[in-house]
Amino acid sequence: MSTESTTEKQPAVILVIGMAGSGKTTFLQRLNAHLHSKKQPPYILNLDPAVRNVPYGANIDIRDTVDYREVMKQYNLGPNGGILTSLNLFTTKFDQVLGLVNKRAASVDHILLDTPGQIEIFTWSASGSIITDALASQYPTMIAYIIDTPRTRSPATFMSNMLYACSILYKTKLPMVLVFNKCDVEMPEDEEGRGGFEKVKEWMSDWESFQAALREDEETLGGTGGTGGSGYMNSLINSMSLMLEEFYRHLDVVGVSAVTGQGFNDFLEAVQNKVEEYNKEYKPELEALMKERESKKEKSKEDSLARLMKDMKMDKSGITSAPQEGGSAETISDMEDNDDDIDEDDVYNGQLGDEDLVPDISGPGVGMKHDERWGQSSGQGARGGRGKDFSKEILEAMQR
Ligand SMILES: Nc1nc2c(ncn2[C@@H]2O[C@H](COP(=O)(O)OP(=O)(O)OP(=O)(O)O)[C@@H](O)[C@H]2O)c(=O)[nH]1
Repeated sequence: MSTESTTEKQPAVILVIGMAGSGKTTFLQRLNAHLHSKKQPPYILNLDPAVRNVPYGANIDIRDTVDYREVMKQYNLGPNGGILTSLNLFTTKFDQVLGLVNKRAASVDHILLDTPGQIEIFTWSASGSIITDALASQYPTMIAYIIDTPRTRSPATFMSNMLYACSILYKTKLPMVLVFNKCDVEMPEDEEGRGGFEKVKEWMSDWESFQAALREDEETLGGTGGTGGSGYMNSLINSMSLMLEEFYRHLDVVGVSAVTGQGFNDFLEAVQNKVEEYNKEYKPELEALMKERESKKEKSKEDSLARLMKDMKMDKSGITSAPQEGGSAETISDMEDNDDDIDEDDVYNGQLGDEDLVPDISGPGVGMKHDERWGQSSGQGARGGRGKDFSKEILEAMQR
């Protein structure tokens, strides 16, 4: 996978992730409208196969490719299994999706992705990682983690949400913006007049304030969040809040309302910060990793060649000292010239004889639809060009 984009312009890729009902779809709809008003229309991908109504007009919609209900029926799955399998099937064709994105990348500033409502289906699945890595290896990519602010006003819920965000950061290692949504909702204020977003923001910067909220919660509600938590629970939350101090340092935090549109300029500023962070921190790491992988690949190629030479008792000049019985020995230069024999990428991807490995996803409930929004096929299909084929990784993940 190349770390360089096929285009010169580098749009920011924003993966919108959040708990069910946190307002991801509404946030995307508002962001889309906000960017349109700035004459910077984004490119949008919907990866939620179960969403009924997409209010923002996605350029690429998973529902055009996979019918999630049909997948559930045919594979005898429940709703979550159906969504996961649909995402897996879609990911087998993600090289084509990338081809389409690459074509449009030069003309947009933002590429937005809406993810399934069940957060773990994207964040803990093989397909989620493949999609994230594929995008992050080409474009400045970040996570916009959407939080339902009114529901995080209890210290325990706040802490759970932060731990989840932390686990996503740890897993993807991508820059992250914490988006406290629904700031239009009236929330109880403290003596200094701080309501929802201001209060939780304070908890992130002032450990003592969080401690005070915890104490108050215990006194008034008899436990964490009124859920009957014990002293042990609070002491655990205490320790975790200290640990999270380091996590908060790496984040940009904004308060928005997807309904009223407040805070969206702040969000775009945070996106700009994260693009810089990507270029400064993530990209060099990725390039170093790619370099290491390349040199390992090179080394293993040399080792194989050396073994082959040894087996055939050949020297570097390509002179065979002991031709094999019953066959004409191929010289090294013959082998090097013959690119068709073994494709380097195929060896790397373990795809020799990939005829059997590329699944036909045109099965029940599945079909790649190239409508006017998708445009023409990129010609970089799973079997077409030199694009990365994700089928094998997905097949393995599905078998597990
Ligand atoms: N007051 C208020 N309500 C909001 C806001 N954003 C979203 N909502 C409401 O929250 C509910 C859930 O919003 P969605 O956008 O469907 O949330 P989602 O995260 O996409 O939902 P799933 O994909 O089903 O998990 C809807 O009733 C929205 O109207 C906001 O900023 N303020």
